[in-house]
Amino acid sequence: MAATTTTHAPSLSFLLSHPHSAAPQLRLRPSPHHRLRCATDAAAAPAAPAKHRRPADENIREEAARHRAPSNDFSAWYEPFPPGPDGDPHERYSLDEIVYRSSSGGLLDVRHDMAALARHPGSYWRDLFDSRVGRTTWPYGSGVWSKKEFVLPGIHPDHIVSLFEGNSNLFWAERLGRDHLGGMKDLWVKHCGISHTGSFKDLGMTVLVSQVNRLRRAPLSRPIAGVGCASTGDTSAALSAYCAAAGIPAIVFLPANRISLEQLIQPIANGATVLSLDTDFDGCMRLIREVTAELPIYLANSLNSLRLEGQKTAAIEILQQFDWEVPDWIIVPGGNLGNIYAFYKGFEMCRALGLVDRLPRLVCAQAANANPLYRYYKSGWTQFQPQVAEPTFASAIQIGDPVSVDRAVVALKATNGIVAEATEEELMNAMSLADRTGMFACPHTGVALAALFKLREDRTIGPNDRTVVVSTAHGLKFSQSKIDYHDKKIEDMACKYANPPVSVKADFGAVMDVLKKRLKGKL
Ligand SMILES: Cc1ncc(COP(=O)(O)O)c(C=O)c1O
Ligand SMILES: N[C@@H](CCOP(=O)(O)O)C(=O)O
Repeated sequence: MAATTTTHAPSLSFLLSHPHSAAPQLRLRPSPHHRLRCATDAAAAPAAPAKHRRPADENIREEAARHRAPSNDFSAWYEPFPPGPDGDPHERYSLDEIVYRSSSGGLLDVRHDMAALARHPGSYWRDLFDSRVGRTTWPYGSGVWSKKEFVLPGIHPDHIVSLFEGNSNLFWAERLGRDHLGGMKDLWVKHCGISHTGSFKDLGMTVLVSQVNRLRRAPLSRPIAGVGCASTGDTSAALSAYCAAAGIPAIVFLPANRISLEQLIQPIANGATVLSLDTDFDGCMRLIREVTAELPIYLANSLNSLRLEGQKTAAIEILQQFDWEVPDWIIVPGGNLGNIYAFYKGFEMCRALGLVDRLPRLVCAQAANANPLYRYYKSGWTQFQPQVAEPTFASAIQIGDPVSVDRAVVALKATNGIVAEATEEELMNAMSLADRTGMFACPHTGVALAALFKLREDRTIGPNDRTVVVSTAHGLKFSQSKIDYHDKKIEDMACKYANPPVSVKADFGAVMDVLKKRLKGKL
């Protein structure tokens, strides 16, 4: 007897509010270290009774202090960007100064004493960094601080504010590459968003907040009342979490109604002062710069070059995960454009110090609705025109006047780089297709993936090129865009990979009918 079935697709929003459909708990997983080589041979260790290696009343900071290595002679400082070949000896600032701009109003860059670092061969640095992976030894268990000598060599470990960030999954995108990108064998996704606050911003924020912690504490005792940023949702989340961990006030300026609910709740939960402003990100950025010039509030946006020192470790980590072999391509979604430069800095530092022998080619991917860099690139780098960025599902990169545009140009020119763009439909389809192969990508990662599809199609990227797509945030932060897509609720978008749930009567026959139809030819 044929059972009556209901096979229409109900709205996802309906299912979420239905009394019988329990809303799933959103939980971010801690980042696994699984592909990184670990110096310890834990797997081979015999099962032994748990034994503390430190006295029970000692924590890992105190333990590290007991074992403290003699201080090194490495150092870093601020210089105007772009630096001259040997730096400009006339303008140099200590990292303990509070300064964001050069005397001419330009950007600053953190510069390391490369001659001191070069006293060791590349193999020394590779072995040192490899030996620290996956440990809890303070502060080296962090993927950022495991490279401390390349980041902030002078900071005392007691001042470091770390949530054991970094060491993120380098995911082999086997099915996406093989089935959807013309048989790509060596396609990887660096999951920087599977992190403490769900985005790559943690990498830079641990560095910035640690330095603020140092400045506020004796003997420097700087009167910094708090740390502030403008944000499209991820910088604010990271700043709030690290400040909360350190007990430092955080102030965040957010463009009202332009960030996701999941992003908004993060600083609120972490106790930050949250100002929701009736403007876009660029407007928030202008305001925070004015406010930090007036009040003793330290600026946490990537205009502050300290952030990039942490973010660059993602590049070093990629090299490490490939056993110090350089990939051919790195694709990074770009908004305020600090991160593309941070990747370049990480790769270039490893090249200059002999850890590797070349640079990968960088691709910066922008949403077509917020594409000032793409337009600049298309003009042959002749004319940069800031714009009023249009709304995009990749809301964290809805930025029309990027602070680090000059840094991005340096990174792209030095790596024979490319700038690509993706329409809303392209980025949502790319994200959804990646999800179908086992990921749960965010729309910004969708922008980078859409760029990859285009570069494969025009054969710029070959099937055997080792390619890394940088995933910048956790997809769970942007679930509303996925709900709208799978609900087919997006105007003028076919949503070709939509997979709406099927509402079925709770009846064996009805369920069987649906399954037979769905699995036709496979049963
Ligand atoms: C999730 C996400 N992806 C990409 C970006 C772009 O990074 P950047 O501003 O450094 O270009 C941002 C922030 O701007 C972001 O929050
Ligand atoms: N996507 C960013 C925008 C601000 O970028 P920043 O790197 O300059 O802080 C955010 O999440 O706020």
